[in-house]
Amino acid sequence: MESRSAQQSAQDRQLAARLDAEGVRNTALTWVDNAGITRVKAVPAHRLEQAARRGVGMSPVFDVFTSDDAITESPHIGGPDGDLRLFPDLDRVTPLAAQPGWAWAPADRYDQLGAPHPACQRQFARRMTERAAEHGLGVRMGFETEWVVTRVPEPGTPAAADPDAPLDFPCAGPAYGMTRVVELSDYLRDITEALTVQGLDVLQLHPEYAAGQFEVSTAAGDPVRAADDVVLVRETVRAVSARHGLRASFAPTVVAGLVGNGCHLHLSLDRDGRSLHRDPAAAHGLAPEATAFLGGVLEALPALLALGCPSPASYLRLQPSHWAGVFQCWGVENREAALRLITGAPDDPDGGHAELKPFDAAANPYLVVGAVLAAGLHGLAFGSVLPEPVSGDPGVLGVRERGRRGIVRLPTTLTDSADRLEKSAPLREAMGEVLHGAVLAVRRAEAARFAGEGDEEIAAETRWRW
Ligand SMILES: NC(=O)CC[C@H](N)C(=O)O
Repeated sequence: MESRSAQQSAQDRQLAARLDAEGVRNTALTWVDNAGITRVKAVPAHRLEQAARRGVGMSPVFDVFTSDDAITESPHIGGPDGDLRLFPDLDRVTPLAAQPGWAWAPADRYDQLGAPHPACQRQFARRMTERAAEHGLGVRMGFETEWVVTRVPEPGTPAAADPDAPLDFPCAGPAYGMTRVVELSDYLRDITEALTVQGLDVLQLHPEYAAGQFEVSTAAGDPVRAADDVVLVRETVRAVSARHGLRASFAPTVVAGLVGNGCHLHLSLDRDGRSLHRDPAAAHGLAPEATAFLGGVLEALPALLALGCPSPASYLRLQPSHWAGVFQCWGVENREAALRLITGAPDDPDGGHAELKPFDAAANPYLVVGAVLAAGLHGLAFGSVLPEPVSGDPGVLGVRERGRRGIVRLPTTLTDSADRLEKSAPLREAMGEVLHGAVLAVRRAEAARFAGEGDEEIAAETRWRW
């Protein structure tokens, strides 16, 4: 961490004074752990400048926390010793519309001497973004957020005391149906308003397939910004829900056997500001560089699942014919392919991009964007290619036909994807031993924790973690 210059400190003081004048009493400094939990330390307004200069203490042991707050250990991290400093990114300080008196800032983690913490996920995402820029590659990313909203049971009622009580949805009506929008119009308006005043550009909002399920997407940006944004979106939806007596679940599987919550990643590539999805000489407009990058991502998908689908509950969601993209293939506008190429109208500058469908919101989004960049850059360096695109739902083809077409199912368990991550030399190199080892330790612990449990139990236990 470079120490703050006198000029920066003066700016920090001005910012703190401005926030104070706006009524902000606390700023939540968040970072996301390897189990996908957003952890926080908050500082009052008058400590914000000090936090920007010296950071705020937090133990490195959180790198090996699991999603149920148990602690495991990795070759490099574990035990009660040591301290790290959380440094808020003051460029992203945002007063929170649904939490009056609060602001939010994403944090980077450094050691006490000011050296970057090797397992800091946000700095990993930034390093990979810079690596892409060194290759002259611009990358824009954006996440979709899906959630299921339920009513919070009245205190003192039998439902409040019963963790197995059926979920109480505040809206009825068909998937994608206007009925749900009419019933929850105040709630949905408040979500759009809160996100918008917080500076997020809402692209669209709609009811999704499952009961009580909605989706919101925000504009793409720099990969680190995309990861910050999805954290802010999620916590904003959670806060607006609470103000309406509702509770939001972003868990991959809210009810076992039903359609789950994804957190799809959209990405587009450019060189010197020129889209690599609009090459007039190339099939589907995909310039050779974009083909190699996306080929690298597709090849790495089994290992990437250990980052983007990090819970045993993730694998309950990953079912064929559920629009979750469970086959390692790509297709043009194919919602059953793990990698969906979106071509759009030829004159639409935002039209050309790609979507990775398997990922969910239990994932640490910084790990996801960093690892996707690493895989794509590896593909670029080694001249990866994309196989033939797939049209139609591979899930309805017989095993033999899929085999004939070379369509492979992505890992179906966390142990399988963790094994692939363990063996992935490019991801190990990009993440570094400390981060790679900590992620694997958490994955192994999560898999062991749920070994032998039934689908319903896994869904019920993890439902309110994300
Ligand atoms: N609109 C969609 O693509 C639905 C996605 C689906 N809910 C998922 O789990 O990924």
